[in-house]
Amino acid sequence: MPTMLEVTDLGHRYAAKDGVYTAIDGLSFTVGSGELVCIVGPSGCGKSTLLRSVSGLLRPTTGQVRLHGNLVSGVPADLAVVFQDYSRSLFPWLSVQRNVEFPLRRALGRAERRERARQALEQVGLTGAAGKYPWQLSGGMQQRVAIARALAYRPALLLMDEPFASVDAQTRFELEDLLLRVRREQDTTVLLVTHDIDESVYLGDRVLVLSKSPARVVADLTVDLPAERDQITTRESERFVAMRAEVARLLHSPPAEVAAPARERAGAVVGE
Ligand SMILES: Nc1ncnc2c1ncn2[C@@H]1O[C@H](COP(=O)(O)OP(=O)(O)OP(=O)(O)O)[C@@H](O)[C@H]1O
Repeated sequence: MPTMLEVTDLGHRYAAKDGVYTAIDGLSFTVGSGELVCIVGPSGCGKSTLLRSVSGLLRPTTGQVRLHGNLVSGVPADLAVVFQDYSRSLFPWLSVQRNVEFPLRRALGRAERRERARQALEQVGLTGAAGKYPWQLSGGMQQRVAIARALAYRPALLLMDEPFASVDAQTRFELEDLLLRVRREQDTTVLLVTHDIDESVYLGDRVLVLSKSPARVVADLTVDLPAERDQITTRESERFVAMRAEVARLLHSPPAEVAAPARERAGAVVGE
């Protein structure tokens, strides 16, 4: 499988009141074309910093990000992001149809834009809502619109930052299955950040477990579950239960040799 995304030795430091705060440090991993990779990590460990660096919104202090081999230095044209907060990501003054068409306004003519949006809304089961406004929809439906907008754009890489964290449990399950279905239909490459261990195992082809801040990769696990997943039978399966326990263990007590940066383990003074 060709490599889509290559993150090498990525680090980011923020200016803080008392000097400098290292949010992520020495992060390296790759995502293959067509893979769905989930990232889990403790709260505040730097997951959003990582996604912002991958999307070109934030320039990392060290290391590099490559998409199809090209160095990411600004927001790449073939990338889309779905955030947790759907209420702030949709334009309230535009209809659902217009919201989905919006990112295509420069690339495509009107008829093609309409058709793309129509297909994407159909994929997420919102055909009947095209003429409505976001505020007329439930939270789960609004997040479906945000997903449809990303799909209509047909990005090479879809980044998702806790996309289902703000919806109720039933809707969350439906949206998880929707994501699995459409990524198969479109062969989309997805990098998804979640707080939820079960979700990471249910959705992922791989799960990257991060340490607490400064985030490093504690483990890169292949999810050896059948590609066809089901909210009840998959979650009940022995393999699923074993994998979620492994992720939980790695999150709560990461192996000492990866939990701290090499220079700290060597006893060097970190001057930041
Ligand atoms: N602009 C900023 N300036 C200074 N510090 C920041 C800035 N943005 C984030 N941080 C700090 O960097 C660390 C990592 O933040 P980040 O939002 O990337 O973590 P996260 O894992 O996404 O958090 P959460 O799990 O709460 O969503 C946090 O301690 C945060 O306070």
